Amino acid sequence: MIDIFLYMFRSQVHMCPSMAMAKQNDEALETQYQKGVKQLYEKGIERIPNKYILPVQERPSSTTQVEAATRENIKLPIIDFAELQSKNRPHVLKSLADACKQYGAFQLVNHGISKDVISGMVDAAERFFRLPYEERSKYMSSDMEALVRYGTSFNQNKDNVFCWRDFLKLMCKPLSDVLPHWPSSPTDFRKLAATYAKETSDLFLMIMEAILESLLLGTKKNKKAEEEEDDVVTMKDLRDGSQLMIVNFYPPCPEPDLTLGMPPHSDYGFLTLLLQDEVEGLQIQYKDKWVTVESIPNAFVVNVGDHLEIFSNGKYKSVLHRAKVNSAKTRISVASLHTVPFKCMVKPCPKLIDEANPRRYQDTDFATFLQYISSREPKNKQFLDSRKLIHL
Ligand SMILES: O=C(O)CCC(=O)C(=O)O
Ligand SMILES: [Fe+2]
Repeated sequence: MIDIFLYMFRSQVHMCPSMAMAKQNDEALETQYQKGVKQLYEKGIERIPNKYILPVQERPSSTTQVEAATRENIKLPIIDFAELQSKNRPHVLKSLADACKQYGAFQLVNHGISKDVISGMVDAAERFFRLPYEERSKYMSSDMEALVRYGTSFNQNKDNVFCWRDFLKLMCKPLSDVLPHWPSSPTDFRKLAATYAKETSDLFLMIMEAILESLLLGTKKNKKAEEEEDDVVTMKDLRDGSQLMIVNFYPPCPEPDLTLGMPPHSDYGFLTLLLQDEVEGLQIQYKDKWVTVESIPNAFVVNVGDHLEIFSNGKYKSVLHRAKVNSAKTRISVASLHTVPFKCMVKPCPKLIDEANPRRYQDTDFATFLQYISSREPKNKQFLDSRKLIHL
């Protein structure tokens, strides 16, 4: 009897036309959002849906510090890579160390990657995002470890508020194994993106040599093998390491002050080589203020990631950064995240631990990071904070 009552009650609820319609509407909207922001933009919307509106205190416009920082004209240090290879190396290493300590980031110029390789990558990315949704969505996956993953927001299965970006993530190593999984359209995408991935990987290794040297670890060629053991992370680990390329696509947004292209976060790896097109949007946090990073043609913004902060035992700091959007122009960025092999443990370097500098972080592997970000919305530097042994 009770069962019959329950059944009738439920069917009534079910059949209430306004509720059923509201539910259908919600589902239709949710499906829309899952398709990404390019779709929304192309519909010609004039207001952004609630799904994308950040709480007031998290909106980019709420921080009056931005204006203050802009007025003070704070700029990221510029490192000239060619100078690093000259007799000026000791001097440039000092600037590199200062940049990693104070900002957790720097602009890298004269790095030797040709303009053609860079523009080839941006152009291929642009043409990929111009493909019909059906073609792009072939690469959609909720598997965080997928070799290729197309998607929207940060974590579209978990985010309460969505951010205004679509993305394509490509695992890059070993290149010959992953390449057949990369998008086959546009037809030259694989070739252009693979050249770019290979060249950024080589550049990453050269910057890391300098960074290890700047941390006073001495990576000179005549170094003894047993000394390398001591460094915990060796150049070999880095050479055999992992590389993830993220192509970010931020279409114009009708209400850019209410949302973000990417919320504040730090990158997980050792270093990120970030390429932004001529449209600015990247901001880093510097002394509690958001500072816009100038877009220098063909330069890389090199970000210190969490793994380097752990390895350096806190000497170098991973940089908190976010991406703003604008109402006028599409912006594309390509982030190349580099670290040791995913199975490898990242630990503070023993040479950087002593009485004055006790060990500050727990050993960390990539699986722990993935578990962490799959189970919650990543915010600020929360993951790294969860690995800290000493809170300063
Ligand atoms: O688009 C940008 O400038 C930032 C991208 C970024 O932070 C990332 O992909 O991790
Ligand atoms: Fe990032």
